[in-house]
Amino acid sequence: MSGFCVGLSLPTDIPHSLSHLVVMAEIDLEWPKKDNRRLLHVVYRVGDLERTIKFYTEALGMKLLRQRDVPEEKYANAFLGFGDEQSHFVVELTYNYGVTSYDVGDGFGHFAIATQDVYKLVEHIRAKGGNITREAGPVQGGTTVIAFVKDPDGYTFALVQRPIVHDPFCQISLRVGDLERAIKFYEKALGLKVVRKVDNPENKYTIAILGYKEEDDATVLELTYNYGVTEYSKGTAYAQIAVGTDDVYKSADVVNLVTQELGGKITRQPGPIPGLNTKVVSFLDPDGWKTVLVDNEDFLKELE
Ligand SMILES: C[C@@H](O)C(=O)SC[C@H](NC(=O)CC[C@H](N)C(=O)O)C(=O)NCC(=O)O
Repeated sequence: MSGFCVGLSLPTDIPHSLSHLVVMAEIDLEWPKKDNRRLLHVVYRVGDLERTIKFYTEALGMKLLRQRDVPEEKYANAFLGFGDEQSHFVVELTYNYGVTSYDVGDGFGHFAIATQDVYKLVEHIRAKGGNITREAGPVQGGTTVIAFVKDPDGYTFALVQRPIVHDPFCQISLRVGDLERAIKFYEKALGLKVVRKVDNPENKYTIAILGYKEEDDATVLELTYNYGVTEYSKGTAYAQIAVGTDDVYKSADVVNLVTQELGGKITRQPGPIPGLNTKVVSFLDPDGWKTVLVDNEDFLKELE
């Protein structure tokens, strides 16, 4: 059975003869899988917008797509990525006036950039003054060539070698305290599928890759479980992932039920953002990581 019926109380001024009636609203638990979903962007805070734009464009090869300043709320945003927002996953940087640094926390893992030659990209980033924290070479326990770079705010970027690259921004990695609970949550609340799962007992971790498509074809979410570690600090730097939906209200109904079963909570009820009119619903997963579902049509209008 895919639906779930919820009884709604009737208003108190309704005639007594009808008061025994209960309106049944059906919540379609399969909606997240039928919906038109895509990972849109990741939102995080930086201490100097110009410094990050310079590093991402000159060292990492991203393009500056758009910027906006919201002086009445004392913040500014910059959107960067490897292609247009209609078809690429991008970053939304937030600069809060006067705040020059943030705590990245130990729960955030990395953002990943796919490239055909990690060795070459590492040398390019080094020449641009980038901080290489793990030199290029095969991943521990595997053959894929990777490297790690830290950006000016301390966010780690993993460079991952792949023969064919569609959108170079290929993954966001977050650490979780209970992998099976997190997988269930993302499957049920967001309709994501596990496209790969790897246990690495030698290094005492398991990763699950969740996506709307295979990991070579679209940006994916990587959840990492380190054996025995059940909690992480979230810091103040990383904010959320944005995912497109055709209906924030139907999506919110499902999220609401899933949070009751698995933990997490809705932090912004579905509806338009004041002043922007884009409809969203925001929620935390059981580990406290935030996702915002954004109305697809409103999102495209925002880009016009
Ligand atoms: C690019 C990305 O998908 C990787 O493959 S990273 C591989 C590996 N990951 C982990 O070790 C995860 C557990 C770790 N304790 C954590 O919490 O991040 C990794 O980082 N390997 C390091 C290496 O040098 O190969």
